[in-house]
Amino acid sequence: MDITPPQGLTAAIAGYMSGFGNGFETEALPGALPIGRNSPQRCAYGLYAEQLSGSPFTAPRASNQRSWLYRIRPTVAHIGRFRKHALPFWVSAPDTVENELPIQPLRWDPIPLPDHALTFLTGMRTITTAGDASSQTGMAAHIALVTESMTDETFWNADAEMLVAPQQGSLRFRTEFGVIDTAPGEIAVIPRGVKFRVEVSGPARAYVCENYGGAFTLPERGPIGANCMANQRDFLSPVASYEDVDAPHRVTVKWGGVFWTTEIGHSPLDVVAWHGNYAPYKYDLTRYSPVGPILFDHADPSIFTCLTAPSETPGTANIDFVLFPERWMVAENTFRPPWYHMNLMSEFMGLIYGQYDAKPQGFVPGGFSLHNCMLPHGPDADAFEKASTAELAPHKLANTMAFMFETRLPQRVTAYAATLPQLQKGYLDCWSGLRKTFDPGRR
Ligand SMILES: O=C(O)Cc1cc(O)ccc1O
Ligand SMILES: [Fe+2]
Repeated sequence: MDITPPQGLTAAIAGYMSGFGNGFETEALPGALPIGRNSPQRCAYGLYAEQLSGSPFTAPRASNQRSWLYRIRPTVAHIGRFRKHALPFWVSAPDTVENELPIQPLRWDPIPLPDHALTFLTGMRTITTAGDASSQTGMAAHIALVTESMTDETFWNADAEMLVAPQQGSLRFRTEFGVIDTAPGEIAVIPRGVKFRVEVSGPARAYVCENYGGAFTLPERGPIGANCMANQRDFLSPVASYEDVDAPHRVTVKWGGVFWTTEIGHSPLDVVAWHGNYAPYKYDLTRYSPVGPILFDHADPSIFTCLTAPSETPGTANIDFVLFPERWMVAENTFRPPWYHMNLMSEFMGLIYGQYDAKPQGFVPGGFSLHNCMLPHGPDADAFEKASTAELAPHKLANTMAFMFETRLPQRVTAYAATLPQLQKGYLDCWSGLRKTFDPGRR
């Protein structure tokens, strides 16, 4: 990917700072950050100071999020007269369009990347929604089909934080805070309200989770201790880099499920320096250090929580982002794949690469499945047969990365997803080979 900045842009685009939720400080010009204060009477270089708050001012210290941005123009100068803008395939909760899909476990093949031009905005395809964007609860799961870069255009999402997991092709996020490059196996998280544009150097497909609630954070580790799972130092936030570009530019905002667009005369990605703990970040999913059963049984998948977005109820996440990375299976006298189950939480699953042990066939990279609130699921007949008869030597599930967006709220399937030709009509059949093996005469 070419990283030469166009004329008029700064060269400082390569760097990241490590840590999760740190109070970061970064400046693209020396002395652009005021020292020891946020709001000097006059900022260096004629910049404007602006605070971006991701939490209420009064949130407890541990969840209080804000950053100070030192920019060429304040955001009030980056807006004009907004007009409504149609992006009909990007749906928000509550989704009021009825569809007749029966309740049952659902699975889809990958949606092919089209030949025609789609940007990160026009290519967003909503699969499920849950909760209500306006009451800041719930989420949406999307597939982004991207064949073209956003050019001379910027977007911000007032409804949600966005977690983006490229599955095919790379995505570059040019944000107010700096540049984030992501490839399959990595994620980017763009906080609510942060302006950005997505660029591609070839066709790309990504899983996207919109989090309408409080921000993703790291789960508690409890008795696991201070290390393993997702480690703080592996999260990377970008160093400041800015565009000083006075040219026609489109700004689109998603607000209350509605898109609004305006034209302005300059790029809003004009932040020369920033400090604070509210910033986009990336994470390489292969850095996740899984912890699991080392003698017997199959632990609950919560041991694989990479990030969690808590709700007001303790232990009841608005969203858990759960990984199934490569790992050794060593448990003795154990049915090693996931057990059969029904669950309060609703599970949207995707596969970035490799094979998932409960569904060796039919669940393919780029595909996705939905096991909704209190609907039964578990290993397919084939996986059951193999796992119940396999010799239990240590075995590595290698080169695989599945994940789950798991929410406390039931997920509604959009009309678009319900009518996709990729919806597998025969998904339920994957369990039809489970024979009755009960025999009261045999133990
Ligand atoms: O349904 C799934 O495949 C996800 C899952 C995995 C697991 O190891 C235990 C429970 C669970 O929901
Ligand atoms: Fe499950």
